[in-house]
Amino acid sequence: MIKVGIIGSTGYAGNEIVRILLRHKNASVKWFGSRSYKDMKYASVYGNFVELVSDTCLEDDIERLSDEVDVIFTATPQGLCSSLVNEKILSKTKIIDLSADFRIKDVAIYEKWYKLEHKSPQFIKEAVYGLCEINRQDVKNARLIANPGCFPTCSILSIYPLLKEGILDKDSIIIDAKSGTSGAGRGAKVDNLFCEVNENIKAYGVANHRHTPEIEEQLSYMAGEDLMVNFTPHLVPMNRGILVTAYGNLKKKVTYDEVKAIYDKYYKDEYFVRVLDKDICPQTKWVEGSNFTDINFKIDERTNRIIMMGAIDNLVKGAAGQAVQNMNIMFGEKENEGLDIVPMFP
Ligand SMILES: NC(=O)C1=CN([C@@H]2O[C@H](COP(=O)(O)OP(=O)(O)OC[C@H]3O[C@@H](n4cnc5c(N)ncnc54)[C@H](OP(=O)(O)O)[C@@H]3O)[C@@H](O)[C@H]2O)C=CC1
Ligand SMILES: CC(=O)N[C@@H](CCC(=O)OP(=O)(O)O)C(=O)O
Repeated sequence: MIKVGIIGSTGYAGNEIVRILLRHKNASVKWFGSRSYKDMKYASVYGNFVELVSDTCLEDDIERLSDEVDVIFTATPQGLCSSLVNEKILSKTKIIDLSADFRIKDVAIYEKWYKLEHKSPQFIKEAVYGLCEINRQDVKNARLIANPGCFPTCSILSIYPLLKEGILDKDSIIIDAKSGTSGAGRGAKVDNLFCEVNENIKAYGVANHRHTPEIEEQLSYMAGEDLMVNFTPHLVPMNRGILVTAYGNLKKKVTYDEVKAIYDKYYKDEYFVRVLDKDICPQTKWVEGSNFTDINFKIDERTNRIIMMGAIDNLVKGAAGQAVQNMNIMFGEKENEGLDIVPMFP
């Protein structure tokens, strides 16, 4: 049985890890870390777990935790994991960090976009960017996983096969994305109050959202040279879900069948990526509660552009689900153990 500890178990992402691991045959949460709810029943923080989880929240203590569990999920704000991790901890346990602390290889870029000093840059090189469909081999042997951001997961999976196969003009990519409000976490913020979000849609982080360098770095690896993108997220009045609509210029004339063959080449054996049938656009409802990424595309012959579309659940494939997928790969479990969840509809 894989023993799991969660720091930040009372946040939205932590709560989702708990939900997923309740279905897991070979993993069990031993430590529900929390500062704010310490000594309270976890099920009193999240009533969905009444009679399912009887544990009490424990004070965060990563040193002690590393002696007691096989893997620690840090579902905590930016900067926390990098301030806690050290060689002694990593020699005893694996860490899957849901924050951005170890996603970006260039520490100066991290510090600039996150406006934080990185507290353990010595571990950035060894951290594996845990986008499972791309880095599966490296994930297997990793001690420290940088679990990807929600927008980057959906954007990269939607775009990268076409970049890798060289049919996209790398300098022409525009990513328009929408997210449900759970993407912003459980902390109280005026911007996320019901009256601010309901019946409303707004762009935010325009030309400066911190997921931009993460997307650019990963897509640059695929393209084999540096590139930049325009990335604009929007907040929409939904609980969960991310929808990406990305645009790029085609370098040559291609047919539907040629592009479909590219997506199939990369994803036909990927359980969690579903390339939809012709003309079917991904919808957030079709992936809700699940670890699936739904993808499709449309060629606009008039403008010689291709429109790439993707949908995920931000809390599952965009956070907790992908984190558990990484855990499964690291511990030699079936990749969809605990994650073979049918999306909820309606
Ligand atoms: N929400 C999403 O869709 C996604 C989130 N992520 C990332 O996952 C992480 C968690 O996000 P999310 O669950 O949404 O955020 P929340 O704000 O909902 O939860 C964060 C949790 O971290 C704990 N925490 C806060 N500050 C500290 C601290 N200084 N020390 C220890 N624990 C702390 C809090 O628990 P307590 O007060 O009980 O200690 C809190 O419940 C973030 O890095 C986020 O960027 C990644 C992808 C998607
Ligand atoms: C709606 C909303 O506010 N979403 C968050 C994304 C959260 C997330 O995935 O990202 P990190 O792990 O990189 O923080 C945002 O735009 O910052």
